Formats: sequence, C-alpha cells, structure tokens
Amino acid sequence: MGVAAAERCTPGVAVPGRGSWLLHTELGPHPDGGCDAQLPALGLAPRAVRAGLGRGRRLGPGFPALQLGRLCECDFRPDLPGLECDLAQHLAGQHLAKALVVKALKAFVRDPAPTKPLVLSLHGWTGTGKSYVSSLLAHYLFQGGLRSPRVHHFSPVIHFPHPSHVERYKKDLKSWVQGNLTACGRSLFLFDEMDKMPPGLMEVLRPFLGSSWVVYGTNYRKAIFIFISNTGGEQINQVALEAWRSRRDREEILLQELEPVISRAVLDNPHHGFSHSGIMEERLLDAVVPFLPLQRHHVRHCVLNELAQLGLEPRDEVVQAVLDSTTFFPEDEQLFSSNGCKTVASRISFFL
Ligand SMILES: Nc1ncnc2c1ncn2[C@@H]1O[C@H](COP(=O)(O)OP(=O)(O)OP(=O)(O)O)[C@@H](O)[C@H]1O
Repeated sequence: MGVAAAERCTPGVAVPGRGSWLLHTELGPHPDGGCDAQLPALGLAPRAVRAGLGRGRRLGPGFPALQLGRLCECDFRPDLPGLECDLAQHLAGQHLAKALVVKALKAFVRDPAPTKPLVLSLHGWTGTGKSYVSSLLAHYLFQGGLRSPRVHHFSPVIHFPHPSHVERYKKDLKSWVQGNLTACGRSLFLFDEMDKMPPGLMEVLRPFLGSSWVVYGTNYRKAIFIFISNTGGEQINQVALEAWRSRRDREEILLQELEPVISRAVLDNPHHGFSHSGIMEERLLDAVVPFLPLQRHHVRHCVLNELAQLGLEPRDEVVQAVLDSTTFFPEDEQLFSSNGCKTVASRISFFL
C-alpha cells in the first residue's frame, strides 16, 4: 500500500501488549452458548443445522445452508481494508509478514466455505511484532478484538502443564478446542510460546487443522489458528544480517530464503510444540510468517507510534533518548535492536 492510501487510513487502534493478554477461558468451552444458542429461537436444532451445513443441503424453506452459515458468524466482522491500513501505518519493518498475513486472510475470508481452517505460524526475534500483529488480526476480524468470546488463548507459561500431566492436558485441550468450535466455528485460537510446549501436547490439534470434512460433528473449517514462537528468530536474523552486509535492500529478502531455515529450526527444536506433532510434516500450516529483526529507524517508528497513541506530538529528544537507551547487535555493526520494540512503551514513560 502506498503512502497516499495509508494516509487515508483510520487512526491506529489501541492494541494491548502482552501484559493484557488475559486468558478468557479455562480449559473447557466458553460458557456462553455461542451461535447454537440462537438457533432454537428459529425453530432449528443445532445438531440438525450442523449436519445440514456439513452436507450443504437445505434445511427447510428460506434456510439454505449458506444462509445459516452467515447467521452463525458470531462476532466475526472482518474489516480487511482497516487491517491493511493499520499494518501499513504502524507495523515497522515487516514487509513479508504484512504481505503474507493480508494475502492469507483475504483468500480465507472471501471463501464462504473454506476447505480447511487458516493456520499461520509466526516466527521471529523477541519484540518484532508477532503478538502485535495477532492482536491487530483479532481486532479487525472480531467485534471486541482480543476480548471477544470467540478469541481463545493458550499459553504453556500461563497454563504451565507439567510434562507428567500431558496425557490429561491433551484431553482437556482437545475438548477446549472442540467445545469452542461447537459454540462457534468462526473462532480464533492463539497459541503463544510454542517453543515452551510440553512434548506431544500439540499432537491433539492435528485433526482440527486439516481438510477433513467434519471432525466430531463440528464444522471447524472456518476457524483460524495462530501459533507464535521465537524459534527460527536467530536464523532469520542471520539472513537479514547477511543481506545487510552484502548491501541488499531489506525488502529484497524473500520468503523462499527464510521458510526453509525456519522449518529446519522448528524441526530441530525438541521443545517446539510442532515437534513430533505431525503438523509440519503433514503440511498443515498455510503460512510460515517470518518477522525480521528491527533496525534503528524501525525502533524510531515504534516510538512515534507510541507517542501518537498517547496523544502526544513527536518529540525528538524523547525519540533520541529511547534510541540511546536501546542496545543493538551484533557488537561490530550495532544493527538490530536486542529486544525489538518491546521496551519502547516503558522507556517512553521514563523519558517523558
Ligand atoms: N514491527 C513492529 N512495528 C511496530 N510496533 C512494534 C513492532 N514490533 C513490536 N512493536 C511494539 O512492541 C510491542 C511488543 O511487541 P510484541 O509483543 O508484538 O513482540 P513479540 O514479537 O510478540 O515478542 P516476543 O517474542 O518476546 O513475545 C508491541 O505491542 C508493539 O507496540
């Protein structure tokens, strides 16, 4: 998107950082009845509706399956132009992530009957925007954004399943996903800290991510799954560093260069949730999304974003103070921010 288009965008939205990533649901389906709760009012049994949707046949006069599909969109209110604008204005230094995410979502959202859920795996160094992009997706896809009852988070750091309890957690995780999808097929699942998952846990997700017709009587093909991890971050940084050393424009870095190194890093990491899950081997990921390390001018962009969020004018002395207090690597070139833009917000409040 050109600058002219970006200037026409609505102002950036307040996107809560990781600190406000609250868990909506304990393991188990969301307590509100979801779309199915609306169906008896129409004289329809949820099970019959799902069966009808599955076979694509009419359920009665005036209720073709597709109409019912729309009725069951819950909080799903996609605003892709809004997302594109926000990314163009506020996401710094991530040309590949921006293009990939928008392309994948456009294709998925426009398809009234997707053959499989959308599955994205985000990879990169700390503070480069993975959670930020996920929260923007939630905001522009679901009314209520991260707080929508259709947006579900799972983090091993919060749930902290002990390795010896994996079998029990597998059952819980399966019924959590299944229950939430039964309540609403249009659900977003965010799996954070994928590199800290106990081995074997993610295996239970495999049936939900593929293109099987129906699993456990639930239409799950309209769901979106996002997996987040730092695995592959070092390898992405290395490719970005080599590009810089050979004076290649950062925007010339191609997905084809990064995808294989990320996949290798994931497969080589026994602590990554995909390890032994079959998810990568069965090619259930629709996109591996790389996040590049952030340079000085990207951190500057983050500072300006943050000041605008606070309703403040850009102030050179604040921008400079934040940049001066940020550490960069590698030691010789001082090129990439050690923690991306992660500490920008807290540093600004210190220097204001
Ligand atoms: N590329 C970016 N463009 C604009 N702002 C960014 C970018 N990356 C990070 N930020 C800012 O920094 C904050 C922290 O980033 P975020 O939590 O998305 O990093 P992350 O990649 O998920 O890190 P981690 O791997 O440590 O979880 C964001 O809320 C956002 O304000």
